[in-house]
Amino acid sequence: MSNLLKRWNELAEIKDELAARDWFPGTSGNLSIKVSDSPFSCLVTASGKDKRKRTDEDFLLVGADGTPLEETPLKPSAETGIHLEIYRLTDAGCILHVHTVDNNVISALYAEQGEITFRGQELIKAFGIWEEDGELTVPIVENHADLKRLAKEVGRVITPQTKAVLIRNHGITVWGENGFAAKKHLEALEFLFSYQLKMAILGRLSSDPEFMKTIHA
Ligand SMILES: CSC[C@@H](O)[C@@H](O)C(=O)COP(=O)(O)O
Ligand SMILES: [Zn+2]
Repeated sequence: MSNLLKRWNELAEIKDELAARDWFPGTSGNLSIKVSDSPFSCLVTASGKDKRKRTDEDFLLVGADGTPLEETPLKPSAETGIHLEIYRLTDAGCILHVHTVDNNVISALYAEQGEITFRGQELIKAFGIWEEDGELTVPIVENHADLKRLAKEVGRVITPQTKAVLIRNHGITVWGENGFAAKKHLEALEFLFSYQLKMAILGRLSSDPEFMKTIHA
């Protein structure tokens, strides 16, 4: 099987799994996987499609400037520029972008801080953080309508530790060295977001300042 076909199947399986979690509402979301390093190429989802459906036109191959490398009527994802910026700056082999209610609410709640940090949580081990006092920070950027500006802004907040960026009231873009790692990171973060929101709601309900201290990220 060619490398291209292997990568296509890998991304198609991840897309199916994220679809089963209902993480592609209203045609939102986009995914990509690197096919080659030099010259650079990646498969990226076609724009505007219902990502829950599996078709032969789900992905197209693009080069470093986002131009399709083969004759196709398909358009690459509108957010291809964000993926390309992440591939340029990191060792990512696969990038996943989803809109969920939890990641949107977290992005709104923590937008003023510009980031959310998790500590004392078992699941940060999914990011290779094993120290007892280790912490995981996810930066939050504004949702610029100008997608070139948005891609630059995402690039600006990436550090060597960054594996995900939240876009305010939009969604999250997560990556890993391959499809397995990218999906692991995304699932772990959505777990942490869900936990954080439930604790925040309980804290508000109990109106107990001591309780609130224990959940502060
Ligand atoms: C339909 S709302 C979502 C889009 O605006 C965009 O943010 C998105 O995630 C999907 O865009 P796409 O061009 O299909 O990759
Ligand atoms: Zn989006």
